Amino acid sequence: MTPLQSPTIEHIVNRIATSLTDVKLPLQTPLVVAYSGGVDSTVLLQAVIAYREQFDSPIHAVHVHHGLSDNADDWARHCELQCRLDDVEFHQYRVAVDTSSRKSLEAEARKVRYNALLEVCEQIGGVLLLGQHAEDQLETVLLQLKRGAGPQGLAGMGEVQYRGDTLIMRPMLSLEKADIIAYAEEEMLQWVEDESNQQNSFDRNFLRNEIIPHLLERWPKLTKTVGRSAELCAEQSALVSDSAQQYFEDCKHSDLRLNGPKLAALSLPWQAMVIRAWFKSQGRLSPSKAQTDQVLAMLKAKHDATPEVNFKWGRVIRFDHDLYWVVNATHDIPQSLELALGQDIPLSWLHGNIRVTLSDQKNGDKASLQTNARNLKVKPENASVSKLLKEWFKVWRVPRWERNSVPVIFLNEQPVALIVEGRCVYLQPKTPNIEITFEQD
Ligand SMILES: Nc1ncnc2c1ncn2[C@@H]1O[C@H](COP(=O)(O)OP(=O)(O)OP(=O)(O)O)[C@@H](O)[C@H]1O
Repeated sequence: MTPLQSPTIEHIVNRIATSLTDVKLPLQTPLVVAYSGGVDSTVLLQAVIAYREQFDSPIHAVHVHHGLSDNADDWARHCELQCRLDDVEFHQYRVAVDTSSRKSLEAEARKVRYNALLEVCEQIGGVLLLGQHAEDQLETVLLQLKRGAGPQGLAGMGEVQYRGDTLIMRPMLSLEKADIIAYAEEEMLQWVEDESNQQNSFDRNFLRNEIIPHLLERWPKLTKTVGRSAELCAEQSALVSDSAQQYFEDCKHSDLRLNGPKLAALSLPWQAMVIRAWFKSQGRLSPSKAQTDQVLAMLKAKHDATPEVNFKWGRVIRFDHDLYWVVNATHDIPQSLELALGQDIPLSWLHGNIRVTLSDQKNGDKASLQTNARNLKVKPENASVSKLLKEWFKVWRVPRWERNSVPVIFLNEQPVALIVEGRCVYLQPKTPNIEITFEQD
């Protein structure tokens, strides 16, 4: 076999080299082929072997064994054998797929498969190569249309994208399935057929087997034109998300708080983009349109109202004009706690550590903290009067749901400081020779 004489293989090798150059990675970066054993990833593997001959890259193939088919063991054996013949390092990864929900089986299998593939790439420090082609892209865009996606979804799969620190490439994305099969047949490659590809209960298979052949019969160039639309959507959506990021940075009071008036001054579509950027920055999936509308509607609530929108992970609350990101409590908040002097003590509910140090510590000196001390009368540094802590909370605009968790620090039963909004506020009269540090993780 002389793989580089084939336009199909040449196309794949060129796409890999171009993408690596674009992202400024060396051409010798380890390549990890996601190898299902199907025809696409079989051809991909052949191209990567040809690439190795050109660029001297280490090659790995990863087969994810889902255990969903009676043939799964045979596929894994086939892949292992092919890799041995081609002198490619083979990894088999067994995963458990939750089969309790028939409808989401496809999505569940994809999720565990990606996790497994990314884990191997992270260990090796390699780039992940997937075998999706132009018809796969057409299916993806049609599925996104069916879901009512916007430009980001209609951009389909990217040819090059990062997942965490791992680079994912799809160097066959503009190749037609027919060319891939033609090459595989010509070179008499061996591949396996996944019988589940025939099950039309899966949306993707329904499109692939029942709908797309009709569409292509009528419009033979559809894969190309839809691919072009997807690229245009990707470009537009990258531009929009750059601007959304800038608006988001502008509206950000802190990671967990958005400035409501600044947000409200934007047009509605930009407001929605900022909310999506906020969710992304917190590692959450984009909220639905209905949820986004609910969050934005809170900006118009009466000044003294505290509306909220609930999510699985917690709530977004409108308080005192601003929007707050409030995660469900995972830590119990102690009513009181002894604080060993000079030592770092974790305050898990505030995601930080506190240290109380006395420069002239005497035997019997004791530090502690109390939460829920809203009826304590205190005079904070820089204040000219004493007030109940709950009054100060109003002055400082401490959100209602945080007030019971504010720690007051005591030295020998006397209140000396409190931790509010992530910083230490000393109380008057200031105890000489005390130093309190609070650092968030
Ligand atoms: N079990 C698996 N193990 C490793 N990689 C996989 C596996 N299943 C799919 N992939 C990767 O994901 C890509 C897209 O998956 P898809 O389900 O469309 O492919 P397939 O039809 O199962 O196999 P192929 O694309 O190799 O013909 C594949 O080309 C392959 O790179």
